[in-house]
Order: sequence, then structure tokens, then C-alpha cells
Amino acid sequence: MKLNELLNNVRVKQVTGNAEEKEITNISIDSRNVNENSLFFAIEGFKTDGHKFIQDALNKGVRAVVLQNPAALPDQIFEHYSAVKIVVEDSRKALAEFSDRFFGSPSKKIKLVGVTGTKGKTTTAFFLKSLFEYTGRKAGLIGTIANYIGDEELKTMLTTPQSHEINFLLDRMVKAGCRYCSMEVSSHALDLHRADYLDFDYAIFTNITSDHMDYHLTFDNYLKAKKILFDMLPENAAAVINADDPNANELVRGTKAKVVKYGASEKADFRIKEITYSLEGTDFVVVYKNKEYKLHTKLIGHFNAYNATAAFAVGLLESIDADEVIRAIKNSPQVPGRFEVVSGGEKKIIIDYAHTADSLMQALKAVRNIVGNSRPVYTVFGCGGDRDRSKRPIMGRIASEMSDKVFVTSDNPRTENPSAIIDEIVQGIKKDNYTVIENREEAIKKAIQMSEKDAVILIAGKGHENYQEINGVRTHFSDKETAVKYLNL
Ligand SMILES: CC(=O)N[C@H]1[C@@H](OP(=O)(O)OP(=O)(O)OC[C@H]2O[C@@H](n3ccc(=O)[nH]c3=O)[C@H](O)[C@@H]2O)O[C@H](CO)[C@@H](O)[C@@H]1O[C@H](C)C(=O)N[C@@H](C)C(=O)N[C@H](CCC(=O)O)C(=O)O
Ligand SMILES: Nc1ncnc2c1ncn2[C@@H]1O[C@H](COP(=O)(O)OP(=O)(O)OP(=O)(O)O)[C@@H](O)[C@H]1O
Ligand SMILES: N[C@H](CCC[C@H](N)C(=O)O)C(=O)O
Ligand SMILES: [Mg+2]
Repeated sequence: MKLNELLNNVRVKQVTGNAEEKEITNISIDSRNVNENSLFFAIEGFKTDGHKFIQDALNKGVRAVVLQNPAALPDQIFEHYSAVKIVVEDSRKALAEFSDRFFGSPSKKIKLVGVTGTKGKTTTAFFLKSLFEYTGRKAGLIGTIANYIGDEELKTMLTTPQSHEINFLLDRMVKAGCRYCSMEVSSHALDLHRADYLDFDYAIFTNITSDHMDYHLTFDNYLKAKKILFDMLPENAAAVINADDPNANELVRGTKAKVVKYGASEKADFRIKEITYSLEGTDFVVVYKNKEYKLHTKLIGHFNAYNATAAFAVGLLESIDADEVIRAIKNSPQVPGRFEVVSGGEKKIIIDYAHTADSLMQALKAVRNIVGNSRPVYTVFGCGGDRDRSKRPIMGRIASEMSDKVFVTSDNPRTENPSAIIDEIVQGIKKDNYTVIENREEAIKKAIQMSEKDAVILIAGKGHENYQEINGVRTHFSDKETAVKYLNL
């Protein structure tokens, strides 16, 4: 696309240089990853400032730069490189707007279902993708585990990518014939304008409990970030919200979209009742418009009835035949690392991505509900470094109170000292039922080897992750592979 054509369709404060003949074939926010046809966006980040790398980008051939701080580099340097300098109010917002125009507003060409909430985003997005595909609608997915264009899997580093990557993915989906996309929308993404300008058809709210306080600082800010998704919905969209969550009404206050509620509450349009679950899956009933629907999913736990119902609601609102939707949910596969059972005969290992206080409690409640109090329950977990510290002692207390024995270990210490993280976890533990083993493989091995043959071992925090990140270096590590290895020894 010619740069001037793009500039005619976006808001800018000032353009210097000749945009007429410049051909743009890609958008980049990283000077390490540009070529002569890139449009480079200088973003003020948390670690560094992209404005410092404009010169770098120009040296690599970039001839058009979007920036918010016009004094970052003298005009003579732009002139020297015959580069176009585009000044905007806010580079992140501009990135979203330019990306939408550059890719031809792909979110308008696909049915886009956003899923936000502290927990359940990945699971609900997977339910939706398999529901669409099972009923003959090719679909994509953007989320924590990976991004998918139909069956093609693309690696990801973030739950919700940057706005140019989202638009790139949606464009690829449209071109590949996808009619639907389910997308996890994190609070970071909403706050950092990654989802601006997207045309959502549905926005699902799963729940909100404390997390990411390192970033948002207060619960109120966290809630406000989630609310952005519902504030941006157009009139013809639907907000599908968990009516049982005390903050649900606040999120949809003022939304233009139609509000549809699910949950056990009497007020729910899709009312969930009679939830039962075992290691074989979850059964429940949904009442909608005075009709009762019996549902089953392979996914285990009370909360998965909620995740499945959110998807069920979207299916019915899309006018897909209810029986087909029910079959699709029944057929929906295990989501990697989400209450995933690895069986060693009677001994059961459950790999779960619970890495917040609430989700650890939910996961342990589910374990206790299934196996009762007679079988020993072990929990192996740690807390991530460079992340919310307030959850560490709380998770320690929950693990210790709800398990027979706890192994406190490492979970991506990142740039923090692993033993300092563990100390903060241990501060919350009041019972003498824990052991510290910093090395995660050793902790899992020990839990498996010392546990009784009818024990249930919950390995929490990493789920699908296939790495352990220490000091910025990721080395291959998988809870599931490790569990299988020691179960089979
Ligand atoms: C807080 C946050 O969202 N940070 C993300 C952000 O980094 P940043 O804005 O701080 O960027 P920075 O490193 O300061 O650099 C500033 C700019 O200079 C550029 N640069 C830098 C170096 C260079 O040589 N050249 C160059 O151009 C960078 O590309 C960037 O544009 O942009 C980076 C590039 O896309 C992301 O990798 C990074 O995610 C970090 C790793 C991260 O941990 N993000 C987490 C907190 C996150 O976003 N999580 C949410 C939610 C997860 C959940 O729900 O549990 C998610 O959606 O994933
Ligand atoms: N609806 C829910 N309510 C509470 N807990 C849930 C719910 N769904 C899943 N969980 C728990 O949270 C864990 C993570 O689930 P999931 O990956 O679906 O959430 P997420 O919102 O995508 O999380 P993240 O932000 O970390 O990517 C699960 O392994 C399970 O323990
Ligand atoms: N998307 C989340 C995942 C956390 C998973 C846990 N294993 C950890 O490292 O804390 C984050 O980056 O904060
Ligand atoms: Mg997720």
C-alpha cells in the first residue's frame, strides 16, 4: 500500500517528507525486525523507549516512522534519509488505527468473539473454536497457548498480541476462509490499546478476581481495563456476561450492546443448574427460554460448566441448532494443561494452569470434590517472577490448607531470585505440611515418588507451558512430560 493512501485514512498531527511514492508492505514496532518497506512505530515501553531506536530503523532502510515525541530525533536526520516523519498523539493508539486500515479492517470481515476475564479465557476460546468448526464454520483463535488460522498453529508470546499482529492474524484468517475468530482479550491488551478499533460481534466476560496488581495497581483499575471491551461494543453486538460475578453489571454499564447473562443466578438468560463432575468430565443443565438443555463436556470442574455455557450461549445467539451446539461441546477436546489428567493407574496427576489465588482454590476444590477427603492430595506449585507479588503468600496458604502435602517450587522466576519468591510463598503457610524444592523437576519427581498409590497430585501454574524461564533464558520444561517420565519409572 502507498503510504499517502494510508495517511489519508488515519488521524495524524503532522507529516513531514514525501509520502507519495513510499510503498509500505509491513508494520513493525521493533527496529530489530524491519526492512526498507516497513512502517516503523516508535513506542514508549516499560523497559525502554522505541524512540531511541528510530535511527537504528533508518539505518536498516526504513523510510517512514510514526512517533509521538517529535523531538526524539532532529529533522535533519529524517531529511538525510529522505524519510517521512509522522507525528501522532499516541503511538499505541495510532498503531491500532493504522493497522486496522493497513489490513483493510479484517475484524469487520469475520465474526469476532472477544473473551475477557481473570480466568477461563483460553478454555472458553477453545470451546468456541471447536463449536464453530464442528458445525462447519472455519475458525481462527488468538490466545495464550497459540494462535490458529484454521488448523495452522502459529507460536505466540502474549495472550493478546500487539494490534498490528492481531490485524495481521485476522487478515490471514479472512484470506484462509475463516468466518469466525475467538480471541482472548487480556486486561493488559485493553489498557495498552492493542484491541482498539476491532469490531467485536460478541464480548464474553468470564469473571474477575485479583491478579496483575503489579501492572494495574488497584482492583478498580483492573476492572476499568476490562470494561473497555464492553464500552467499545457496537449496538449490534452482544455482551455475554457471567451474572454470578459481583462485578458483571459494572462492566456492562453504559454498553451499547445487547446484554445476555449466563450463570446460576435467577437473572441469567442462560441459567446453569445441576452441575456434577468427575474425572470423566462435567454434566450440567442449561435453561434458556424455558427449555432445558442437558450438556456434557470432557473438561473437568464446576468452572468448566460456566466456560462451556458461555460458548453455548454464543452458539444459540448465532442461531446454530441447539442439538448441534450440544454435540459440539461434548466433542470439544481437552485444552492442553487445563485440569488435564495424567493417569498412572490409581495415582492421578492433574496438570493445571492455575497461577492465581482464585484459580488455585478452584482447582483444589474440584480435586477435593472428585476424590473426597479419604485420598491424599499433593500440590506442587510456585509463583512467577516479575509478576504480581501479592498473590504469593495467599497461594501458599490456599495450597497448604487445601492439600495434605505441598511442594513449593519454581515457576518462571524470570529475573528474580527463585528462593526469594519461594520465601514469600512460604510466609503465607501456617501448617507444617510443606517442603521446599527449588528445582521443579525434582519437586515433581519427589511428589510422585513419595506419594501413596491412590494419591492425587495437582501440578499447578504452568499448564501447557513448555519452558522454565530463568534470568531471561527459557529452557525446555513441561510439567506433563516430567509427570509422565516419573510416573513410568
Ligand atoms: C507490559 C507489556 O505488555 N509489555 C510488552 C511490550 O513491551 P514494552 O511496551 O514494555 O516494550 P519495551 O521492551 O519497553 O520496548 C519499547 C519499544 O522499543 C522497541 N525496541 C526495543 C529494542 C530494540 O532494539 N528496538 C526496538 O525497536 C520495542 O519493540 C518496543 O516497541 O511489548 C513487547 C513486544 O510485543 C512485549 O513482549 C511485552 O510483553 C512482556 C514480555 C509481558 O510480559 N507482557 C505481559 C505482562 C502481558 O502483556 N500479558 C498479557 C496478559 C497475560 C494474562 O492474562 O495472564 C498478555 O496479553 O499477554
Ligand atoms: N471460569 C473459570 N473460573 C475460575 N477458574 C477457572 C475458570 N476456567 C478455568 N479456570 C482455572 O484457571 C486456569 C486457567 O484457565 P484458562 O487458561 O482458561 O484461563 P485464562 O483466563 O486464559 O488464563 P490466562 O490469563 O492465564 O491465560 C484453569 O487451569 C483452571 O484452573
Ligand atoms: N500470561 C501470564 C502467565 C503466567 C503463568 C505462570 N506460569 C507464570 O509464569 O507466572 C503471565 O505472563 O503473567
Ligand atoms: Mg489464557
